[in-house]
Amino acid sequence: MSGLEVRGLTRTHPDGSGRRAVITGLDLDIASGQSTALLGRSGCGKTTLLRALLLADRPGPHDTGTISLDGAPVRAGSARRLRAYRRAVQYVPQEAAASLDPRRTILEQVARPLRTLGIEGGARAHEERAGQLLDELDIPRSRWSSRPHEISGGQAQRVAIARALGPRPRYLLLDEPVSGLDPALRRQVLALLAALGAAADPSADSASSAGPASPAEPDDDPASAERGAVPAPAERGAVPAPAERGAVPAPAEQGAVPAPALLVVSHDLAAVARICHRCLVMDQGRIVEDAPMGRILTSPAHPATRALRDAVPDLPA
Ligand SMILES: Nc1ncnc2c1ncn2[C@@H]1O[C@H](COP(=O)(O)OP(=O)(O)OP(=O)(O)O)[C@@H](O)[C@H]1O
Repeated sequence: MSGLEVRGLTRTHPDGSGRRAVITGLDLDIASGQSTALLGRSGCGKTTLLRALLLADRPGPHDTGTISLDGAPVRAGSARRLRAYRRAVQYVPQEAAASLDPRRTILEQVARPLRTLGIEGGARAHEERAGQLLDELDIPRSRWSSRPHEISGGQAQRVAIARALGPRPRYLLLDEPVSGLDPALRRQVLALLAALGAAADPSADSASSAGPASPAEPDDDPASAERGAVPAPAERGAVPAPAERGAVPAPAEQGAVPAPALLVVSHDLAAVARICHRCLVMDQGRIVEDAPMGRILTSPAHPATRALRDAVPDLPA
């Protein structure tokens, strides 16, 4: 089976003198090219699931389950296999700015992981690619030699996205990509992710153009509209347009920004409705609903989904 596959995942965390199950027997399939939202209220286990998908934590004695990529189980054991997995599955953490290395320049933040992940090409090729990505994500060249504390929060978010896109991953996992951003930056990052999602998922209409989420993203702030008007990569040809993707350009022939499948963790249905075509809802460590975004917006089935939907008052019935 191709794609990312989770079977029987159980994860526990320390709780008092024992351990508490936070994820219990979870199954999940994410095909290449699918943009998927993972929603759920605080504490339901979303970050724990993302960390499991990233092999970020050593499983505890009671933790079970397998994660496979294209049918091959992945384990943290071998450094070579782990690197190969990390090239395929990349991550943008919730505190993107804090995840940047304070000692390194913006260009190095993006170029260096290409070396550590064993991406082909030397330092010069890696810097070229990093520069291409920073250009695509609208980081001014005058900032490339800056340190993270010298750029804005929105720029840091885009640098973290550039860093994750560097190895041309097949999957991009994002943890709350717009929480804490001001409305203008939120629009900008959402436009970028919507373009990536549309490029990765050419069979589906752009969720951002579907309309339902628009009322929750008011365009009433001229400054916001102006800053949000940073052209998304798809509009500039960096991400292959959906129709062009049928021609299956080899990754090296694509623009600087490839089109990975997105898995976007959020509390915020209005935000992910603009980006994702499939929606998973988690509650108490389980996936309680898995449906197309349109159905989640119009006829949520599970009480946890209804609560998330009702929290966005301006969505049309
Ligand atoms: N390292 C840890 N040690 C102990 N308990 C933890 C740890 N990490 C998370 N938990 C607990 O596990 C549960 C799930 O946490 P998790 O961060 O996965 O939830 P979440 O859905 O991502 O929440 P949020 O939306 O608030 O980020 C919570 O009850 C949390 O307190």
